[in-house]
Amino acid sequence: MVRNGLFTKVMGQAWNKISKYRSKEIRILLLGLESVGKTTLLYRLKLGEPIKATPTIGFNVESFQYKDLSLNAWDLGFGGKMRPLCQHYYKGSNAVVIMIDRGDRERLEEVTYDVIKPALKSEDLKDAVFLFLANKSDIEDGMSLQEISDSLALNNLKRRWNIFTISALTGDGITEAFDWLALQLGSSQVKQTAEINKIQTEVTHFLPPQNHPETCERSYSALACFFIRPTQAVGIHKDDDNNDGDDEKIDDV
Ligand SMILES: Nc1nc2c(ncn2[C@@H]2O[C@H](COP(=O)(O)OP(=O)(O)OP(=O)(O)O)[C@@H](O)[C@H]2O)c(=O)[nH]1
Ligand SMILES: [Mg+2]
Repeated sequence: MVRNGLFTKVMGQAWNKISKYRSKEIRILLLGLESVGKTTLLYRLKLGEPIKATPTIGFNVESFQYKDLSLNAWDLGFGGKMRPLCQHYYKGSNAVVIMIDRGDRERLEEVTYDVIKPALKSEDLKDAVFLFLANKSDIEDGMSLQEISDSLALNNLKRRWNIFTISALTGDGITEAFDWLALQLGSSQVKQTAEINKIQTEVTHFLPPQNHPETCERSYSALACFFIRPTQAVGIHKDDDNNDGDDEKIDDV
């Protein structure tokens, strides 16, 4: 009897610990230049519908559920005095969502130096997953994922990362992108769906060069990070052929 009681107590304590861990909020950071759509995305995720966003002074922070994960998302305004202060919000973040405006070619260099590099350099984000979002898929003549990845030299990243095209306004592509992120963050719900229905979780927006030997590896990239434990870059999109000249832009080691 005593042994049974002890067993029940130990199991109860273990279950409490597991439940506590599972219900712990996962902190994600939304980063990107002014007007890329961070606030629009935050409230699309929280409310499931578009809002009329105005430039953020300071930050917005919201907690919401994504599948079986409790997320705590920080949307940092990037204008004015806020830019140099962003790094003070890095600590404790499990994931970094970096948004890029597909229509804004001129500011890609600024994205590299003011958004990506500071995040990569920070010790606070050394274990974070990086999700890049090319926002505003609804606009015409925007940059392709290939163009953005090459310009930002994302293939050099030695982190877990992926890139998707989305529209924070219409909701297009958000589920694919956040399912990938949720999988990296340990969502058993997304994992189950992924295992049952692998095709649906492929990265459908990334268009690799034709006949490339890594095409197969890339097309399963959404699942790769789960099934294959990477030793270095989970950087799914390795493409040395298209990297010339851009390597120096991001020297993530
Ligand atoms: N066409 C289009 N417009 C978008 C999309 N997402 C956001 N916008 C618009 O882009 C503008 C800026 O959006 P915000 O969400 O305020 O951008 P932000 O990144 O939070 O900007 P800051 O707070 O200034 O850092 C707004 O007019 C949005 O309606 C999108 O997917 N497509
Ligand atoms: Mg904002």
